Amino acid sequence: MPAPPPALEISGLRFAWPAGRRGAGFALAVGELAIARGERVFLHGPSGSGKSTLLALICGILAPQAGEIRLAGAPFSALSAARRDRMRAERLGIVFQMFNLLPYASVLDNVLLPLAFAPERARRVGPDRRAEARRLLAALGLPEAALAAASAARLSVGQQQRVAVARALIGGPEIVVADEPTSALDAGTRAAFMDLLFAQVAAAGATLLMVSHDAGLAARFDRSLALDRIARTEAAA
Ligand SMILES: Nc1ncnc2c1ncn2[C@@H]1O[C@H](COP(=O)(O)OP(=O)(O)OP(=O)(O)O)[C@@H](O)[C@H]1O
Repeated sequence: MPAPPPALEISGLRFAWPAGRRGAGFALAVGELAIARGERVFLHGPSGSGKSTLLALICGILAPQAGEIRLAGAPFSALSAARRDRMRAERLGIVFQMFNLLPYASVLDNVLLPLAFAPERARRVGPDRRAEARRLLAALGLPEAALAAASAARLSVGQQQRVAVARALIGGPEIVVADEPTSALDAGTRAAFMDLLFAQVAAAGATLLMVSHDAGLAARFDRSLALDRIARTEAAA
């Protein structure tokens, strides 16, 4: 039997932000990059080097101007925006830098949100979605009392981080992409949070791609990628 395709493949990728309000323009090019199924990859680089831009391309939030991104061998970046949205919802769990929780929705509704857009993930969870959301939140160390908060906006930053990770993991997406998920945690909490994140990613059999400025975390990953080693970037387009 042929080996299964990598979780993520990039080839000949090019993207440029035009010059404008955000600066003089910025171009990013990635020749070849493959991330294996179940691999845990740490992506790092200085501020402004293009990490968030690359993650947005990998998540299909931005479309490349040239080249291709495939998820488990399937074309992704070449799809229409609507089909990319559907594939992202099914296959990717995303933890954004600012968490992007719905501030007025309850904790459980925030965790359950991706299932509304991802029928296969919803099917994997089964009929008792709220029980699965509670199980994940408990596994990620969210105190039971926090579930009673009227809205996600009432939670501490560390608690919001846990809700964001539970939302990314629910229904077992194939790839979890996390942009600086530990930036708001102190050193002690950070180590415990990473233990929980790794345990839950492993339990889901997911691939993890995480961006962080904290070089001390790199040793915990299977592979560490410096953005300037995998990509060519230019300040001006
Ligand atoms: N919406 C945008 N419009 C125009 N330029 C942008 C936009 N977003 C990012 N850029 C530019 O792209 C470059 C890379 O930014 P990006 O946010 O990807 O870097 P980063 O490595 O994630 O930085 P940080 O570590 O500070 O989050 C910067 O020069 C930035 O100004």
